Amino acid sequence: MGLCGGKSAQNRQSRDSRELGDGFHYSRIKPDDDDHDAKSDSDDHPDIIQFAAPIFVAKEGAEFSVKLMRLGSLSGKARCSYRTEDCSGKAGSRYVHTQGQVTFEPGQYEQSVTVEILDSPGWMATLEFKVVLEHPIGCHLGKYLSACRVKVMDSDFFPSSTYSQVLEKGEESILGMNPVLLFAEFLKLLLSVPGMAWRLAVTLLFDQLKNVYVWFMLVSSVYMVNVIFSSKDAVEQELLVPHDPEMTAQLIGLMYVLAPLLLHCWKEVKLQMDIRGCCTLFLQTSVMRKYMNYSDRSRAEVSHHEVQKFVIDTSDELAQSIDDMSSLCENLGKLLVLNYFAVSSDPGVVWATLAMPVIMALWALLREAVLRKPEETDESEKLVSDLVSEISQNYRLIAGYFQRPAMNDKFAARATKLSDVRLPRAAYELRSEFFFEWLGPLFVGGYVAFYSPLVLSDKLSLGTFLATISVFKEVGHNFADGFARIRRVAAKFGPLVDLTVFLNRATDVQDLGDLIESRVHETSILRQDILSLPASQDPSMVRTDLIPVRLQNLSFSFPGKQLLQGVNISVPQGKLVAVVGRAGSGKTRLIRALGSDTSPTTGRVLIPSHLRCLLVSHQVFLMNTSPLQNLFFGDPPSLALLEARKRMLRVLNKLEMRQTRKLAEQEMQLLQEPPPVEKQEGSSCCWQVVPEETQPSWSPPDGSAPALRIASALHGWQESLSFQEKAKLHIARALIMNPEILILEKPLMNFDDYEAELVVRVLREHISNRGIELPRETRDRRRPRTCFYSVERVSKNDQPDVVWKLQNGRVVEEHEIPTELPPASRHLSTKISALQ
Ligand SMILES: Nc1ncnc2c1ncn2[C@@H]1O[C@H](COP(=O)(O)OP(=O)(O)OP(=O)(O)O)[C@@H](O)[C@H]1O
Repeated sequence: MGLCGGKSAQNRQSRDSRELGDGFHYSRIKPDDDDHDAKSDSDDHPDIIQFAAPIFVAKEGAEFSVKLMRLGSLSGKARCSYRTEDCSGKAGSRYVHTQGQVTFEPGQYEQSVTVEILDSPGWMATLEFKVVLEHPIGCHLGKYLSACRVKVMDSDFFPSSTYSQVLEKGEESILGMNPVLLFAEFLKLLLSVPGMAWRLAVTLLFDQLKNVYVWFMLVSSVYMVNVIFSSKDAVEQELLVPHDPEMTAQLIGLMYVLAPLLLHCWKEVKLQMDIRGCCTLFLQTSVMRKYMNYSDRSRAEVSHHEVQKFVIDTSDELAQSIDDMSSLCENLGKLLVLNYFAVSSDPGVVWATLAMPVIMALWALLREAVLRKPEETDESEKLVSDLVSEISQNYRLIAGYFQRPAMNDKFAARATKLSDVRLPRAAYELRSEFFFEWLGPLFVGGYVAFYSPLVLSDKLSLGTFLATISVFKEVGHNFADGFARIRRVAAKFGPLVDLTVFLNRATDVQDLGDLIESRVHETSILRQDILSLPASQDPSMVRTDLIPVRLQNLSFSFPGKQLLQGVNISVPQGKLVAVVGRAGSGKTRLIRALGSDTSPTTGRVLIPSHLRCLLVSHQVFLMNTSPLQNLFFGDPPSLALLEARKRMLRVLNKLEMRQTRKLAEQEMQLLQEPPPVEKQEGSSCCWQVVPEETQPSWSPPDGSAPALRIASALHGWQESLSFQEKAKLHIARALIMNPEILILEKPLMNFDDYEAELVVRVLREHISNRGIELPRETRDRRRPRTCFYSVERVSKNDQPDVVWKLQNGRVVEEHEIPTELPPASRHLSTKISALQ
């Protein structure tokens, strides 16, 4: 465990306590702080223990230190326990489950817990787990940061790092790779999916049952002709039931019935093992996880259509590879069985068993020369699909501008092109496969013509003759089958290369990790300094809240254009900051940089690591779920809390969102309705099962009865909201989540004057009360709330605390707070300047 602060800080604190200046305000913490879980055993030490950031990023194969912080007076001991919890990353495969107790000595303000991150031999998407704090003693746990997520970066390439030198060079290099080698690595990766190796081993073994059955049918048919139906006495001894051909035939008949039954049982077991389903799930979740962590650039390079295709089609298609490989093994086994049978029954046909595979191999090689391979259909399919999504997304625009006929023509042209390339492709497939179908009859014909005399002259038994004909037919089918399977595997090479490109694109996890690390580090340095300042008489005051939000040497430049240059500016926490400037002055860039949504050309944004930042886009987004799930999108567990639901309704009132409130109330009522009473099955009377206590599930799972009831009752609810109400819902959702740093991109553009004024008033309350509709008397016990919003110009009713005006590539500060900083803040400013 790391240790920081400790005795020296405590001594400094007690030495300086009498020198406390009154030039600035501390936040106070009280045991009944409603913004934090009041779980303390002792009211004497109401400090807060929490993580130093909501998310951490760890590298695999090393120990990772998760940082904790203590806020408050730092007097006395404080401790709590911690434990790791599985999310997408599982203990034992991604990390080592860890739990224990963490203690802060008096004056100690930082601690850390160490978790071992396991090194995975193969590729994995970015997986994460949680670390949870609980059982506080002598302190409270932070409400939001009593749990943190740890994302684990995997350093391997997809599908494996064997060809890392090729894979790291990107798309072009991957496209030039030998797909067979790539496919082999991909199969190895699928085999590393937990539970896959044994499943495949069992499948390979039991799939051969079919070949055993083929062997049985061949042997039994020869046996029936040569032994059961033979008129020769000499073979009587070979009957299964001596001297009783009828009984022997019945036994054979029974075996004929039992064998397919056994095969069917195996198919049932195979179905339940669901190899394909496991692989599909692995690929689908990997694609989504990777995409969720994509960098902006990677996201811009991939269309929605491609992501959908990877999730729905490609994952399933590639997951079938394992099935294909086991089927090929089955084909190979069958070939061996058939050839062995043919040669062992009649060594004279050995030429045929050699000739058939040779002819097939020759055809497979010469096919390309004899048949002209037509154009692939993929590109034409993509053009059609892109146009379909464009038309459905922009239907209003197309219809409004009377462009439906033009779009129909465009679509018809692309669809015609697709059909033009599909026909030659189908003809090519048919001609390629015909040869293998035809191989069997060719050999059967030859065999019948040249080997019948041997049967007639009694040199070859009739049973063997007939069975060999079956063997030739079966071998022909088997080759056709095997060839079709090989082609199915080869058809996967293209999608596999595409998926390899997709899964090796850059993510922003490394950047996120660097950002968090630098913020945690800087917050730690500033805290070290600020905590050396005179402590307040009131031990519950929080000096960490004095750390400002800063832009350090921030620049944005594009080819031929310098948008912002060397911006150095800061603002104390707890302010309403308007970012103003003329069109194109860089407000959006600045706002997005504050929300870590874009990286500046130079410089950085420094926000204390423990503050949760939320960027609210100018574009209004509503999730295609229920009203309540939209409102609690930032904090779903709160939906189950009565107080949080009441607060949500008050927030809606404050924003005058009558229709949304009506919908939310309707949904709450539906959720609280008891489930329909079930009638006892098979009961003749009207006896009904009534659960003793029915607790509503506030987030019913997809497809569950309450979810379906809500979806049906509130169907089309989004259409019932006016545009301005939708835009307010977009903001209300953020206020319900209640982040410490709220960043809004042009929030007022969607509103008329009255509504815009209302929204600014609510934002102001969010700042002044440290959260909307939370008790005023506990205001000082919450962290300060800071809000940045961009706007063309500040109206006289807006009254932000600070205005950052963008002008000629610079940011000029205009504010109404005193320019003369209090002594503690002055001290911190000096320290900050030194850090720059
Ligand atoms: N990728 C880019 N390449 C070139 N120039 C860019 C790029 N991104 C932004 N810009 C420049 O930045 C300017 C816009 O910056 P930004 O969107 O931040 O300004 P804004 O103040 O929000 O403008 P508005 O109020 O008009 O939306 C554009 O005028 C454009 O010239």
